Amino acid sequence: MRKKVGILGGTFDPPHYGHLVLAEQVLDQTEVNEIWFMPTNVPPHKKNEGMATKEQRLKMAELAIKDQERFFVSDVEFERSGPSYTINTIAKLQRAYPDDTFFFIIGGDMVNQLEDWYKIEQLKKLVTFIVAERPNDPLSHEQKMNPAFIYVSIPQLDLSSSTIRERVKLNQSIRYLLPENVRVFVKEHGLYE
Ligand SMILES: Nc1ncnc2c1ncn2[C@@H]1O[C@H](COP(=O)(O)OP(=O)(O)OP(=O)(O)O)[C@@H](O)[C@H]1O
Ligand SMILES: O=C(O)c1ccc[n+]([C@@H]2O[C@H](COP(=O)([O-])O)[C@@H](O)[C@H]2O)c1
Repeated sequence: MRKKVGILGGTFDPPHYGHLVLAEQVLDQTEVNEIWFMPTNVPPHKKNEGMATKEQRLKMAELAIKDQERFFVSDVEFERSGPSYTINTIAKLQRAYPDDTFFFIIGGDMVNQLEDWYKIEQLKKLVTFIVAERPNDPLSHEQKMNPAFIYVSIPQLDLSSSTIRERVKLNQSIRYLLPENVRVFVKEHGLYE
């Protein structure tokens, strides 16, 4: 069967309900029939201090998705060292799965940085971006209506991995901000303390 796959690339340090709600709404509102959560090896535009290991981020992504049969985790970016540029990942996936169509899902913060991505004009020709707002990163009317994007309207959850890491560091509760099995993993491995 030809699949329509939405790729949700991220650092997932840790994954939280903002990621899961975004992925679920893409399934609900678009023609995409599977979501692949794709942890970055080295995030291109982030400082990597205080990060969980890539194996821990992969494991947490696997734990987070386990109740939705149309969610999968891909470790394809782990096979390449250096920054995980999306254009290389998409080109690789298209070679490996020539019958499938790929979409790349991004939240508002990424939409507003998109013009700085590596080889962005070439990437826009390879893949359609599915875009959504985040509470601190709303999209303009022009961005929502842009025919080059597919816009999905999602419940706005003011949640981020960095605020979760910060809460752990301050010894504040993170329960109900992320799946319980991920919370337990964070605690058992002493992450972000
Ligand atoms: N609450 C949210 N609502 C909508 N999209 C989100 C939300 N959180 C993350 N995303 C999107 O998910 C993708 C992966 O995000 P990422 O793993 O970097 O999480 P993050 O919460 O932004 O992390 P950090 O706080 O460390 O920057 C990005 O495209 C991001 O815009
Ligand atoms: O290719 C790029 O230049 C590029 C720049 C910034 C981010 N990305 C991708 O966007 C996704 C979300 O990034 P991040 O930093 O929020 O984890 C992740 O898959 C990154 O590899 C890609």
